[in-house]
Amino acid sequence: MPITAKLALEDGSVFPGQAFGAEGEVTGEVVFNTAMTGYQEILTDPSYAGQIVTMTYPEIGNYGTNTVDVEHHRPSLSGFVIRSESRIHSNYRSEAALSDFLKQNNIIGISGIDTRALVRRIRIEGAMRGVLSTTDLDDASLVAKAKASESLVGRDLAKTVMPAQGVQWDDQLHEWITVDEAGQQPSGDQPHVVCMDFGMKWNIPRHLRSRGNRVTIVRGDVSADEILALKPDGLFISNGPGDPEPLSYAKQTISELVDKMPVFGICLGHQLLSLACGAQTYKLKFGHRGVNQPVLDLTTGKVEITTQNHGFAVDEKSLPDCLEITHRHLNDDTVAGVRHKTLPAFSVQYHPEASSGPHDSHYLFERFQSSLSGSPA
Ligand SMILES: NC(=O)CC[C@H](N)C(=O)O
Repeated sequence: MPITAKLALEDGSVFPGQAFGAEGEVTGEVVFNTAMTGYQEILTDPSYAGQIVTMTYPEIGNYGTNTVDVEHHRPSLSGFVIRSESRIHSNYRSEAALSDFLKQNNIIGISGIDTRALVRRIRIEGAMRGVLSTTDLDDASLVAKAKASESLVGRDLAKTVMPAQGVQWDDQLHEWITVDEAGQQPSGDQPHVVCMDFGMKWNIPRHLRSRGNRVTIVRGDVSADEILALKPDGLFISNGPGDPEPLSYAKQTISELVDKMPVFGICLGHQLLSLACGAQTYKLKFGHRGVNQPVLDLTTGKVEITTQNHGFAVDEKSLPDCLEITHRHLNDDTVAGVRHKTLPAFSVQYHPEASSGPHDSHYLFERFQSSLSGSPA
C-alpha cells in the first residue's frame, strides 16, 4: 500500500498524493522549477533551503541519481513535489532511484498530485507557505500549520548552509580540504580567489579552478580583515538561500572590500553586492526557477539562455549612482546583472555555472578572470 502524503497551502488548498521519499512533516515556501532535467542538481542546491520545490515537468527520476552530480554534500531543501516518479531509472551512471536518494537524505517527497493546478495557483497568488506531511492529520489542521509557519522574509537562512570552517577546493580530490591542511602559501603564480560561501554550488569552484585559480572558501560571515589576511587577488560572493536583506554582516564585509580587489557575485552574491553598494532588494511574486530563462547582456546586445533560482531581486529604482545595469531578464524586465561604474566589481542574478542548464553564460567567468589579471573585461 503506498503511503499517503498531503501538500497543504496557506490559501486553504490541499493536494493529496503518495509519499515517495522520507516520511514526516515539513513546512516551507512552495515554489516551482520548470527544468525538464537536472533534478539531482536542484535537490542539492543549498539555495533551496526553506523551500518545498515542485517540478513542472511531469515525469522525474528516469535517469536515477548518483554520487557525482551533486552541488553540495546533501540536499537542504524542505520537500520535493512531482507529478510522477519514473517507474524505472535507466542510465549507465545511475546508482539509486530518486525515491531512495530522498529517503537516504531524509527529504520528504510527494508524487501523484496535479502539479499543473498547483503551479497555476502559485503563478496567480504568488509563492506560498505550505506543509508537506505524511501524517494522518486532517486537511484543516494542515492548512492551519501552513498559515502558522514562518515566512522566508527577514530570516537568515544562509547561516544554516554555510560551511563549518574555511576550506580550499581541490578538484583532483573532488572534495574540500581545510585551509590549515592546505597551507596559506600561494601555489605558483595562480591568482588567489577567496569565495564568501553562503551555500555555494560546487560547480562554481570547479569553474574558478578550471581557469587556473587557487580557490579558498570562507564562511559568508567572516570579516573583511579575515579575508584580507588571506591575501586574495579577487573576491567571489556565492549564491545562497532566503532573503538577502537580513545579512547585514555580509553587506558590511563586502562594502569594506569592494574597492580593494575585483569582485564577482552570483545570485545571492549579486543581491549582496548591490545591497553593499546602497541598493535595495524586494521579493518577487513567484520567482524565476528553471534552465531556459532569457537574459539580455546590454553590454554586447547578446541574448543568453540561463539557469535561474531566485525569489528576490534588486530594485531598479533603488540603484545607487555607482552601479549600472548590465543584464535584464527578458520575461519580466527585472534587473539580471549590475556592475560598478568605476571599480572592477560585477554580479548577475542568474547562474553562469549552470549545473544543470545551458552553458551560454560561462563567459562571465572569463570576464572575472580578465579583471583578476587587470586586463579589460
Ligand atoms: N540562488 C540564489 O542565490 C538565490 C538568492 C536568494 N536566496 C533568492 O531567492 O533570491
